[in-house]
Amino acid sequence: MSVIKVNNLSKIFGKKTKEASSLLDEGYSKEEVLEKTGCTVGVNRATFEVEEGGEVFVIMGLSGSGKSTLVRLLNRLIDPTDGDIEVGGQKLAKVGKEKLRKVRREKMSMVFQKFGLFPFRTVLENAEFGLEIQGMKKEERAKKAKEALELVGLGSFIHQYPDQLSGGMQQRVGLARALANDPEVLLMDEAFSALDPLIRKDMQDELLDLQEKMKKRLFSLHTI
Ligand SMILES: Nc1ncnc2c1ncn2[C@@H]1O[C@H](COP(=O)(O)OP(=O)(O)OP(=O)(O)O)[C@@H](O)[C@H]1O
Repeated sequence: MSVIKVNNLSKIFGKKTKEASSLLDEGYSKEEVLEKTGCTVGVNRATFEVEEGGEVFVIMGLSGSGKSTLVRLLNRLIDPTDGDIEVGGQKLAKVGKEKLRKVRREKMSMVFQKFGLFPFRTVLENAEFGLEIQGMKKEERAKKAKEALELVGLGSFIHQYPDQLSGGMQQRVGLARALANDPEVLLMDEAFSALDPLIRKDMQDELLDLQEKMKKRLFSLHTI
């Protein structure tokens, strides 16, 4: 069974998307399409599936090839021009706002390259954030957030503030915040690329261990 199914997914930025799409089908390049229509091709007919049971799915590509656009399409931070997305059996391409919010809350979490932590919240309060907006009670969310922070090795730092932590530790808080939601799918857009290469390697290894433990479906993006 697949947890994510993407079929013929495209994102074209700009106004003349129909014209741009036809030109692409005729074999014109991204540069030519831009020149002729003023539209930028973000993703062109992507089709893939991610299996259940903890597959780590990595997308690699050159700068500007559409990795971030693809991951944003997956949780509908942006709307597709064409194609289908299915997450956990739920079709997402045309789903309404309410339903989308529910799927985002219950099925997937996202970790970005920029840590996106709140500077005036403690590590624990940062990790609780996703659960807080779900309306979970203080005690319960603190318990779940602490567990996630333990998992990423930050159990002793819960009362610190982000600026008291190293870059790698801040990124772990971001990861703990995503894990605390207990999502089916974890989306990571170059989550570790801002880190020192040595720390990055450590974080990647740790993530694989975590993955083993939790059997989550990770969907992670890297640039090379
Ligand atoms: N909001 C936007 N409006 C117009 N064009 C955009 C927008 N976002 C992305 N693009 C274009 O879509 C293409 C893919 O961009 P994207 O950010 O997905 O690339 P990437 O593979 O993640 O690159 P990098 O590795 O440099 O982060 C690029 O040509 C970019 O100019």
